[in-house]
Amino acid sequence: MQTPIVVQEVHKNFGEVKALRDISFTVNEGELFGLIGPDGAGKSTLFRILTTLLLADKGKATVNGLDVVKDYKAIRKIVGYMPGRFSLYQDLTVQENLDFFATIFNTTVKENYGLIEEIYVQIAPFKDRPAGKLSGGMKQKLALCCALVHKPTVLFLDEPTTGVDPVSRKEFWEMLQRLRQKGIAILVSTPYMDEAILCGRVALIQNGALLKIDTPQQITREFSKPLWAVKAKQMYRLIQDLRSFEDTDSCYAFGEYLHLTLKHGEADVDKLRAYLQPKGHEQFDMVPITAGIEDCFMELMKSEKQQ
Ligand SMILES: Nc1ncnc2c1ncn2[C@@H]1O[C@H](COP(=O)(O)OP(=O)(O)OP(=O)(O)O)[C@@H](O)[C@H]1O
Repeated sequence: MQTPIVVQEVHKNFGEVKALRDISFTVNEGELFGLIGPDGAGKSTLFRILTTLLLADKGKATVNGLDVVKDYKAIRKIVGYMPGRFSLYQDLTVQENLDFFATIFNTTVKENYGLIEEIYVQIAPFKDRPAGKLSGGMKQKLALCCALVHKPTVLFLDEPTTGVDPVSRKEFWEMLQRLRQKGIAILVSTPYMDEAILCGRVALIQNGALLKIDTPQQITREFSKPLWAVKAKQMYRLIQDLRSFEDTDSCYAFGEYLHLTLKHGEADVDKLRAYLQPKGHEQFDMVPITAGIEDCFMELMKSEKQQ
């Protein structure tokens, strides 16, 4: 069995923009691999290269052992691709979209029903509705169905949950876990860091470069600094004060708290309290916490920027 996805030293420039710089990684059979990064990081460019829609400037990539340049026709038959936008025909009904995607792959919905059944039953009540009139979550399920209708062995999902409600996002990730268990290799991109922990391994991408590839558990284990969650009644004033403190290393807003690291860790806590005391913050609270994946990514991005 060939490794489903192999990417070796891939580079891509658009004029002055270095969209991808020296990208290398592999995705194994039955692996759910996440590509996590902000807008403009290079995620879609990489998807377009791997799905044979765009040529890299340098480097090599294979899908199931097939070369993305030489074997593009064969690759297109074995992969499922859900691009971030425009993957559905908005004027066609749900059923017509499915039949269309099945027909271009010379198959039928019935022939591969086993793979899509779980998703199909959820969209079946709307089968006569134009795709353009579906909710975001339903559109996403239909797009996944369309990407699976020819029974691909490798699935490329480019930001499938962007703009989708939290319940549909959760259901979608549960579906991906079940597809993975069926042996399908899945490369999925997302700008949402909370989705990173749902992947077997993740690659963090920023400005066209990979900052880290590992399991989410290992990434969080490697966070070495003491971290605190801090809050007060006036959060905006608090963040300004904390960022102005000379020994603050990082201070980011995370939900209802600020996450704080200090240059000398625990040794700076008394100095920080003395600095904040005259500022009179009401309902001040500061508790040590364990880093989550988002903290690790913020830290990696910060180190990359400083280099
Ligand atoms: N066809 C193109 N021509 C010129 N620049 C491009 C082109 N496609 C992408 N870029 C640039 O390459 C960089 C990477 O873009 P890409 O779309 O791959 O990022 P992304 O991580 O998918 O983010 P987004 O979610 O915003 O699409 C960006 O700076 C983008 O502006």
